[in-house]
Amino acid sequence: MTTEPKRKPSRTARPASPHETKNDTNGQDAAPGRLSRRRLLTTAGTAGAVGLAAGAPAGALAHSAATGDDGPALTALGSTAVPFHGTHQPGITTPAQAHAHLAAFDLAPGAGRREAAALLRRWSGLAAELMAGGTPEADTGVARDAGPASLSVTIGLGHGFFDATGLTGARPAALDPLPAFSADVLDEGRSNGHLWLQIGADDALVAFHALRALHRAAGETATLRWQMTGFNRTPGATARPMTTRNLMGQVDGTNNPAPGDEDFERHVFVPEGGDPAWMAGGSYVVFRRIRMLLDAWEARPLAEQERVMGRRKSDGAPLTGERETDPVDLAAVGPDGRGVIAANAHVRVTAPETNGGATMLRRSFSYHDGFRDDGAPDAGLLFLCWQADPLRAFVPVQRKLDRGDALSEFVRHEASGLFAVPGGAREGEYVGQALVEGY
Ligand SMILES: C=CC1=C(C)c2cc3[nH]c(cc4nc(cc5[nH]c(cc1n2)c(C)c5CCC(=O)O)C(CCC(=O)O)=C4C)c(C)c3C=C
Ligand SMILES: [Fe+2]
Repeated sequence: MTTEPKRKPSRTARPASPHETKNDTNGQDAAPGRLSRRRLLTTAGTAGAVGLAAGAPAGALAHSAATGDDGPALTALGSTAVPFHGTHQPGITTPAQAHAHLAAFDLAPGAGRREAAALLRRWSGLAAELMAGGTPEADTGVARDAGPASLSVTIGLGHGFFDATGLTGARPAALDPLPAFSADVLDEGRSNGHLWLQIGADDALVAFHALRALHRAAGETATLRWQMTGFNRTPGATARPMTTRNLMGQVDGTNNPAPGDEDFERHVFVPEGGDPAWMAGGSYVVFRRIRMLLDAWEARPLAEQERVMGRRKSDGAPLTGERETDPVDLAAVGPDGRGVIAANAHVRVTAPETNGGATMLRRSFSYHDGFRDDGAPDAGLLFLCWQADPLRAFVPVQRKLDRGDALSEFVRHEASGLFAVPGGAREGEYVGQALVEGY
């Protein structure tokens, strides 16, 4: 492996520029002197959200974001940094980036609580450094010249982590294995795991660089169990910030709860004083690798595709409304006396109103892993949803989808995972410290 000395300053932590924007504060106030701005919970990127929306060409932003002292300024896209430290971990309310890696690890035989604690400390330190645009020791140089590009690293703990570290008594009931669903065709080798990483960045090299550095830092303590690569729309690809589309062509993410909504924190995060105490500020993520049967889907007429979802494909508007953000009217009846939104339409089956208020924050990535032996694309959704309690959110909704969702005919759930994502680390601390040192 090629290594090179620590280098400055293009990927070295640097003072904030007044032009620099942060798109997510993880529950902390933005640093003084920085522009605090909450980007939409879509893949609308920095250039799209600021430069284009303000009528300025993206290039103008590139020059205004002066940061380095040894070369041309970084663009706003490259210079955007997400804070690692905060009440919550990054990568939950952070707008979904254009590139992502998900990776699960198992603790090596003989690695226990002490080794796990050291690994969580190493990963946290590395994540904080990389997210600030710094360059770790013995760096590979892959992200050289790039800024942090909204890099976020999120660390989760799976069911097996607790037995392996002798912390079985601290395992939350919410981490009990998900029930089996009748349509599941799960590959255990690509499911679950003791430890989980979600890495997102608006630059593919920055994302890979972080994955490689974190993998190397696992050392002898943990071995890679599975890894998947995902993507979303690139910031600035659309004329204005828009909700992203999935590989079926649907506008996906419209009816997500948003930070600032009345019950957002309650639905997504474990409260201070919640159970267990070490999960305060944390969340539970459900991961499903869902392959899309694109040949079958694309062969269906537009009207049928829209019936399956209950929304228009062109702009994501509900079949009962005009605009994407119009509320879905589940009671509306058409001239034929039937519900305008079909009984098995995906938006009806999943709506909080039809699930006793069950609410989750969806933050997924598309994937494409080449083509299968039958010639069909191996492509779909790395579905990720965040909630304070999966037994009250993902599980009941997925049970209902499993019983009768018009979309089921076109998708296959092939891998699964459930991870406890502890609250964010404070400066000088590391993710999961309250568990591995405090319990
Ligand atoms: C168990 C939870 C869910 C799974 C699994 C799931 C899979 C899945 N969804 C889409 C595409 C869309 N989903 C949309 C809405 C939507 N989906 C869920 C939950 C799951 N989806 C919820 C809770 C909602 C919101 C319901 C509401 O409040 O209206 C939409 C509509 C636009 C939007 O609101 O995001 C799309 C499109 C795919 C393709 C898929 C599996 C591959
Ligand atoms: Fe959905």
